[in-house]
Amino acid sequence: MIENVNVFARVRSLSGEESCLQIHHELSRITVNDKAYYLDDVFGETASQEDVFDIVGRPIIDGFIEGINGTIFAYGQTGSGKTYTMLGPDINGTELNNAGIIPQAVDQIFDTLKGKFEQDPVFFKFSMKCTFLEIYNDEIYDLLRNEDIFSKKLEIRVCAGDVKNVEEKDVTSYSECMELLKRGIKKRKNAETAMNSESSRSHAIFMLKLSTEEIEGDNIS
Ligand SMILES: Nc1ncnc2c1ncn2[C@@H]1O[C@H](COP(=O)(O)OP(=O)(O)OP(=O)(O)O)[C@@H](O)[C@H]1O
Repeated sequence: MIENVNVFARVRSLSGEESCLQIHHELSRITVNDKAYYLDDVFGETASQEDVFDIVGRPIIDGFIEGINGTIFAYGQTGSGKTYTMLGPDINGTELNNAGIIPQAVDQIFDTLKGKFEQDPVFFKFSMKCTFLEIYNDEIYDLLRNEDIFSKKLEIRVCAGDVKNVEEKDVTSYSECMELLKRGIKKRKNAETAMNSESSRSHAIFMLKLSTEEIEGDNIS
C-alpha cells in the first residue's frame, strides 16, 4: 500500500570497488557498516530502471491521473545516481535507452490519457501544462523561458504556494513533453566534481499540471 511519504534507496555499482552497503530486497533493508535501515523498498545494483519505476513511480502516476498530487524526488551526494534514476543515462540521445522515472512517467501519463480519450472522445477531455525550474545558489530560474535564464530570477509566492511569472507550456503528447524536458536540461548549470564528470550544480524541478473533464449524464467532473 502506498503511504503519504515513501522512502526508497537505490545502490549503484562502484566499478570494481567493494561496497560497504548490503541490500536485502525482501526485507526492504539496507545495511551500512553493520547498521540496518528499513525503508519502503531497496534496490540493488542489478535493479533496472523499469524495476525502480514500477515501485517508485507507477503508484504516484496512477494517483496523479486520478487527481491526487504527487512528488518524486531524488536525494543523494554527487555522483550517487540521482540524474540516472530520474532521467536516464542519455536523455539527449536520439534513442532513449534505460529511460529514468521522468520519461517513463510521461509515457505512462499520455498512454493512459490517450487510451481514455480514444474510448470516449466526446465525454473525456484533458489538457496538460508543464513547467521546469532550477534552484541555483538559492535563486529560482525558469528553464523553459526563451531568453537567457541568467537574466530572469523568479520569486516564490508564499501565500499562493507557487512561483511568480513562471512559464507554463501546454503539452499534448509524450514527444512534446520530452522536447521541453530536453530543452530545459540543456540550460541547467553543470560542472565537474571529484565524484562526477557531469555534475548538475542545481536542484531541478519538473512539474506537470493535469486538468481532466469527464461527463457522465448531467454530471461534469
Ligand atoms: N544505477 C546505475 N547504473 C549504472 N550507472 C549509474 C547508475 N547510477 C548512476 N550511474 C552512473 O554514475 C554516474 C553519476 O551518476 P549521476 O550523474 O546520475 O549522479 P548524480 O547523483 O546526478 O550526481 P550530481 O549530484 O553530481 O549531478 C553517471 O555516469 C551515471 O551514468
